[in-house]
Amino acid sequence: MSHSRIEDYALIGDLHTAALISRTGSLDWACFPRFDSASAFAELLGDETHGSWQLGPLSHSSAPAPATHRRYVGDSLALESTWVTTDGTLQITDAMPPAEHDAHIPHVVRIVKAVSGRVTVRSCLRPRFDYGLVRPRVSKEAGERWLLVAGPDALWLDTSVPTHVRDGALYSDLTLSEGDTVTFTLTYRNSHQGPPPVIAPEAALAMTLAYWEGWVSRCTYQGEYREAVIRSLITLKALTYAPTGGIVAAPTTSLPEEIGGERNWDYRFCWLRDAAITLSSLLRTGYRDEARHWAAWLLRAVAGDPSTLQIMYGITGKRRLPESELPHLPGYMGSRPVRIGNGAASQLQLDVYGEVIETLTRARQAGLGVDETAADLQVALVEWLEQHWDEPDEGVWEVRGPRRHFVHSKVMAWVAVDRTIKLIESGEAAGPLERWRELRDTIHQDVCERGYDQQRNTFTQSYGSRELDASLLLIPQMGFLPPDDGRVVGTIEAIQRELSTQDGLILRYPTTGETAGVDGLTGDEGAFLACSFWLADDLAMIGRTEKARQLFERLLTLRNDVGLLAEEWDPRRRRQVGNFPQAFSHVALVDSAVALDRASATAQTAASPTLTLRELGQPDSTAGPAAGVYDMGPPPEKAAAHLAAPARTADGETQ
Ligand SMILES: OC[C@H]1O[C@H](O[C@H]2O[C@H](CO)[C@@H](O)[C@H](O)[C@H]2O)[C@H](O)[C@@H](O)[C@@H]1O
Repeated sequence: MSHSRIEDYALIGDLHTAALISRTGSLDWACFPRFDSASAFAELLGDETHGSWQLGPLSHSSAPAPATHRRYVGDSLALESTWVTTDGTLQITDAMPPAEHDAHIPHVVRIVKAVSGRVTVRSCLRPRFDYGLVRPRVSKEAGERWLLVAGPDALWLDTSVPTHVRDGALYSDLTLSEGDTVTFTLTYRNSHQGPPPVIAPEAALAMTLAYWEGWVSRCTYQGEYREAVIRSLITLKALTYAPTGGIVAAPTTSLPEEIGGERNWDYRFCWLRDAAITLSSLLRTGYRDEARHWAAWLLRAVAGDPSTLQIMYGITGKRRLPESELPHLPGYMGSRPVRIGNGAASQLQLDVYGEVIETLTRARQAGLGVDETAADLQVALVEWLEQHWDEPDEGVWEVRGPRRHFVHSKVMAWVAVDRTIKLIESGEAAGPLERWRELRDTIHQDVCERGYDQQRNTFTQSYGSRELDASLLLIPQMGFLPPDDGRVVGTIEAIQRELSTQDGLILRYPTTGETAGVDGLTGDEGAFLACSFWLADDLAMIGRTEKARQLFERLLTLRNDVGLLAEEWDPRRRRQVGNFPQAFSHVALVDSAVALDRASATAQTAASPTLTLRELGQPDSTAGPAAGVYDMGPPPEKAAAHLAAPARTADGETQ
């Protein structure tokens, strides 16, 4: 069984679901009608018998040829793959027309064009419903539309190309001469619903391009890394389930964190953590509607008793996400098990309270009119946290080993209390101010005493442990301590020493190979890309801007040819690993780009003899959230790169 590399895939999507298309033109992953539905195409986690749609030049060898080059058309999510062959040049444009409403019908449009010469093309459409288990019945309806149906699912193929059925697949063979164009449109429909309306493929593509171009035009980011930032933002938007505003962590399940290993998880859900930081990024780059929509999703999802808050929900807010294994799927390059659902849903992860409250705070600062319900929720969450912050938990990495007192969880509990105190101080909420000020101090002191190793001058993964953890890089970004605090600099340096891969990327925490480590799992994993971006942010914050920039630019080179990142990078095999594309990685990219632009702008400002930061109306960088990489900055209408909070060097100098 041969598998495309993870980075050989490109994403198309319609804000309800998404598909992955390989360099050879094979659609190897798609779930209909929603991200969290069962797949109709799952070659990604098995072989062609689990569902694929191969479309490209008919290869002279047995394996389909990879495209010579690919790109997204402009600032859109329409993918253009080009094959330059000895017979001629072929171009395929793949798109899923987006829609934000509930009644959307998913379509995959594939437009095939001979740019030059005469090229023989083959389409082999072989869907298999229910994660590769169910072979549909294939028939021709009303003499012209192909119907593939089984159980609740139906796919309709519209094409003018002569097509025939063989072994439960639809084959279309054709030869195109220069200028010829043919189209294929695949439409999902519940099987009881009858035929979907026929759409015009060229018009659907034009509408797709217009939608994305319109969306991108709202972006306020104008910095040095615009191309990478825009692609990441489009990817983040594509991970949004538009009808509810829920955001999936990735559109895939079980792409392995270690090739051949067991670290394979289903990411097609809405983590409060991932969604919160995604919204911070979107808001920071001008996307206020998305933030408003997410806040509404959040308030619906967590409505009720704060003690029943989950760390993740389904895209509609559903709570029950039972984890199970799919033994019939061999897994990506044999990485078993393939899992659906996610057991982490019932974990205690104390950091989530801080992440949600931080994002609500940012939304308010951006003038989003986050209402009283959100303020009440925030207060209720802190009331709950007050009773539970000192319990051990599973932490940001969702370990499956025993609970611990993770330092990052406590730091984020401090963030939750700190931001809520500020909300009460501003008069926008009511709560026990004095008691919570004491609570804030108690948590701070607890972390500094029990989570800090004085001998090695570093914070540690959990109380009493000697291990390090890359989540500690968020300490200065969250304003828990200023960047120039010796303990912060010591922690950054210790993480660089102990958690760096040979090529300077960052592991989340040490793993222990064959024996189960802190996470309760065997095997190792790649460098965690988000953590590597966090290191770049910290380096910029402590004034090591050149090192920060080098690391950031190195990370940019790990993106695939169309700008996408999985969760991790395997430094030994030099390939992407983990679910793909992953929101966490793209959020971190956007945040680092913004942080680096600010660092440069601050350097310029510092060099200016005429304007002081105070005159520019900027807060002190040590004063908490405004210093952070999660800083939303001023509302977009006031945003200007030069109005940046100063990064401080280790010895307290602003640069
Ligand atoms: O590696 C163990 C855990 O991996 C997943 O969690 C990771 O992904 C989440 C979604 O992006 C992210 O919020 C979390 O911080 C990451 O550790 C998986 O979903 C867990 O079930 C698993 O224990």
